[in-house]
Amino acid sequence: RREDDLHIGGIFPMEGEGGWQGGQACMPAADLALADVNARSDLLSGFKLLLHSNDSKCEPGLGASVMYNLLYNPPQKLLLLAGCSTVCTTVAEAAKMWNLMVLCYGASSPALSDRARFPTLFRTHPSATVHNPTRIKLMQKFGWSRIAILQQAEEVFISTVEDLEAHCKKAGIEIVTRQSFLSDPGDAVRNLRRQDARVIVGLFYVVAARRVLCEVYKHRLYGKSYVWFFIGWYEDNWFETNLEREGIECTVEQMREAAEGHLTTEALMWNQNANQTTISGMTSEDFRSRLNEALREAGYDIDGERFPEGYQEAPLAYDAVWAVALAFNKTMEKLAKSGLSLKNFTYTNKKIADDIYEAINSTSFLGVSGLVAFSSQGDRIALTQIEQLSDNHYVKLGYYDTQADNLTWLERERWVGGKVPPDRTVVVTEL
Ligand SMILES: CC1(C)CO[C@@H](CC(=O)O)CN1
Repeated sequence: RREDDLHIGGIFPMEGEGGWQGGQACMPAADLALADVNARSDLLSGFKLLLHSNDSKCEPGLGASVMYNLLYNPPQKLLLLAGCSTVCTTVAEAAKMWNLMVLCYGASSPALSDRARFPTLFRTHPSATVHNPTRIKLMQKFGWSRIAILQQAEEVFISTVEDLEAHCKKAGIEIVTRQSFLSDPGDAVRNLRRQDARVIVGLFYVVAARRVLCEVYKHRLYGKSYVWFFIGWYEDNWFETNLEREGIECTVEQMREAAEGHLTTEALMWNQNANQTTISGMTSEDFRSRLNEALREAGYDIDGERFPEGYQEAPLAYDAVWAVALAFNKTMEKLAKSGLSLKNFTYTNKKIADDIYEAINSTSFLGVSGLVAFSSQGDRIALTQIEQLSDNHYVKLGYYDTQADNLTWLERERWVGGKVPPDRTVVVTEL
């Protein structure tokens, strides 16, 4: 082990059953970034960054034991990378006891935006609440001030809805009803009809989304008088697949009919300007080619569209390693002024931990996932993308920059009834 090595721990969800096994693409992406930052002579002045990776299976308990192994076995680690909201929650809550920063590349839970519980957490993956200002912006654009919410009873959606309700209150948008369900959305959808809901924000995982859509078809809660907001990170043909396996009673045609015209919001994870050179010298498309090559070598049939889980989030893991390298570089320069280096860091050295915190907190660079910068809560500041399902394929409608309150609109939206659906029953009185 060379004296001038800097060590970080990496906790990746690889081979688990439940949750998000996004380490499959994110670990190769992190390895690419390690090779790139270590090849730069202008970074970390002769030190080499080494990543010690372990599988968490997206299970918090296993994540905790992997973390203890990383911390109680030499060499000493300077920082931890982690994915999955559940694992990040456990690791980030504990890491402060070792004065370790935690950089999460795959955690969307709004509960993580809490400096009291997670004083050393940063994430290149945006919080699920990043969708909410975009949803409000669209409601204002189309004149919808009366909406309904349908959510699955999962922590990430419960806290996202709380944030959405706060945004609606501020914007003067009335929530006529908020329906939630555990796994069967039947009653909840029936209640939406009873309350004459017209503009509905849906928050659930993709398996629940298929159940919702079939209920929507059965209760005829779709077509020219309705607008649905779905989450945009489901796979593109989510409403047509797995129907038999998941016991969905609707046919593909019925699902397509119910899905026609719905809107989606999602955080942008790949820099949109495909030919913009980023800090690594690559464009996001160059990165895609290199990542695909690395995944082919790992045995994935990329050309057969057999992508590993976490492919969408891979730029977040690549940029997380760059954020670490740049922050360590900044800290090394500061420490050198007092004759110290990161080799002086120990798990009880709060002073150097504060220097590393400061360096990460002031991050700002163009990565393959776009501009990498963090809020005071350590949240990724990200752009969102709006799409609409038109004839069974998603059409980009625009992008929203929340920080600048700037909506880029492409004027491509189409409404089943030829005009924007109203948010309530319109009573036409004969004059
Ligand atoms: C967009 C998604 C799929 C949201 O969940 C993240 C995983 C998690 O929050 O546990 C990964 N990225």
